[in-house]
Amino acid sequence: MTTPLLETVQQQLQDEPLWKLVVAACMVSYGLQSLLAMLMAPANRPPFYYELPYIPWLGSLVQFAVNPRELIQRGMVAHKDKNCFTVHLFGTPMTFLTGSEGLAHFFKAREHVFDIREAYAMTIITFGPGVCYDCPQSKMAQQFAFFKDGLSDKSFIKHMELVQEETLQYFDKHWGKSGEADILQTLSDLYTLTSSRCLLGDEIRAQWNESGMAEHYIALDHSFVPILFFFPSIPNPHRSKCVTARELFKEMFQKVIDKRRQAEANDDNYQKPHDFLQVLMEAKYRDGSELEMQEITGIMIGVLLGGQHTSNVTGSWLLSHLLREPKWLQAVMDEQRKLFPDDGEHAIHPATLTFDQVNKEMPVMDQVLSETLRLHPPFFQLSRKVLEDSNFNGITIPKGNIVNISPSASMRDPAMWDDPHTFDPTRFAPENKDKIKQYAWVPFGGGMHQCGGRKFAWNSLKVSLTWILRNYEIEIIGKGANEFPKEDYTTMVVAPTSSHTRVRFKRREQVDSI
Ligand code: HEM
Repeated sequence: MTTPLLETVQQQLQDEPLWKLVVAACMVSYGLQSLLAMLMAPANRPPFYYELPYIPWLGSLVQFAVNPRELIQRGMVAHKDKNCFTVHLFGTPMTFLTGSEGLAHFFKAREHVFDIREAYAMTIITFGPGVCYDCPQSKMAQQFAFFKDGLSDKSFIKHMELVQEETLQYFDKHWGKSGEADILQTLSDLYTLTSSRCLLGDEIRAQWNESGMAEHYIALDHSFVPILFFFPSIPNPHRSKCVTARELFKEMFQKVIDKRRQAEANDDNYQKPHDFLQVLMEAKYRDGSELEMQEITGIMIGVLLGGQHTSNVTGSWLLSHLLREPKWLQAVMDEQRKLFPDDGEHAIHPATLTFDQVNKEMPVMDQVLSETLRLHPPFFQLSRKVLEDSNFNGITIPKGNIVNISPSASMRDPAMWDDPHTFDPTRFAPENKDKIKQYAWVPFGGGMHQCGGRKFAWNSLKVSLTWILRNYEIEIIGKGANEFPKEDYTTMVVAPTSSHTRVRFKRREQVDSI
């Protein structure tokens, strides 16, 4: 005897093509098996966190795609006694470590236990082979160490001048006296120019547009697609475009390097430029060998991409807060007024912030930037592949997992921050700084892979954003006028939703109007 419901199901099954039924059956059986394996896992495994709908194999993908920070936060609440839990995505167990202890375990782990290279294998498409995460561990460490030389204090003094010069030129050309613009787009364009000038050098910057590098840079940029994190080897239309782009970049760098070497050999008064290209040209590995051209090219691409988007979204979030918080905008402007006392002429305009001013005389801006990065770190998740079982508080994180921490979720953890969702830069005031717990503030990561460009980013952001605020009155318009931007998780760094970043601006005439 059949019921009407059974009949309907039978009819539908008969109507479906066979392949669909096979795929569905495989997914269901895989899902049930993995669910069973997780529920029956030994007690010392990380607890499994899932929400409904839980889709076989895809796991918590729906919730992750909507808002990964909130999913991780819910997992943190559910397993706060353990500071550790696993979610499943694309059949991959993703274990999250949380709380001060969890973050310490992540950042202090040795490379042969938590490996960064396998977790970020997708970068090979953009940077090319033999660069950064596609190197043996010791070579990768040496490549990252070159950043210390390239971004020294001596270089910053020069960088500061260049950032100010580029900012002035950009706004004169693109903003002028008054108009409307999108902050996200503006800062994206600006930081490509400042980074290319400071890091790639004057010669490359001068040819950036005409040489085709700007256009090919877009292809490199677009090759960072989140799905590649899980499947770095899937066929990808960006792959061949990246090869072409890297070839052009390599050719351009080679020409500049040849010219510099020639000038150095022939001209006794030749002054070496203070850019990152020069550092890589002269760099040597511990065995005395020089970097190959494809390595120089890949590292330069990495530094450009790494720095541009992170700075862009940070600047956009910072302005999104300041332009809505009159009290803090006023505090920042008061600080600027002290640095640029009104001499009756044109004190706001000149681009003359010194290295010491930027480093020592902008504490308010430091607090605002710290708080912006607490609420809006560009990377919501940092990951490593587990190469050996790792014990954390009586839990064994098994080999083969991807282990993660989430700066976005952790920096809003009520166990670490009071009233964590509120924008309050006084958390970073000198009298409160000692209250900040270990690993509570991690927008730049921590441990051996802490961001190599953090000082460059910090200084460039302070210089360029205060320049904009000194020189323009800005008001948010459009959708953003009534609503704070949401987090856009569709790109590799978390940007404010672009529908909320439109502004109207007017050039200030005098310092009084600040
Ligand atoms: C607001 C701006 C920035 C933020 C928030 C930021 C954040 C981060 C984070 C979280 C990491 C660690 C990744 C991990 O552990 O998995 C990192 C690594 C790195 N960043 Fe940044 N970054 C910024 C700007 C820059 C800039 C401007 C540069 C270059 C000039 C740069 C170069 C690097 C490099 C080379 C690494 C790899 C370090 C290593 O693995 O040893 N970053 N960054």
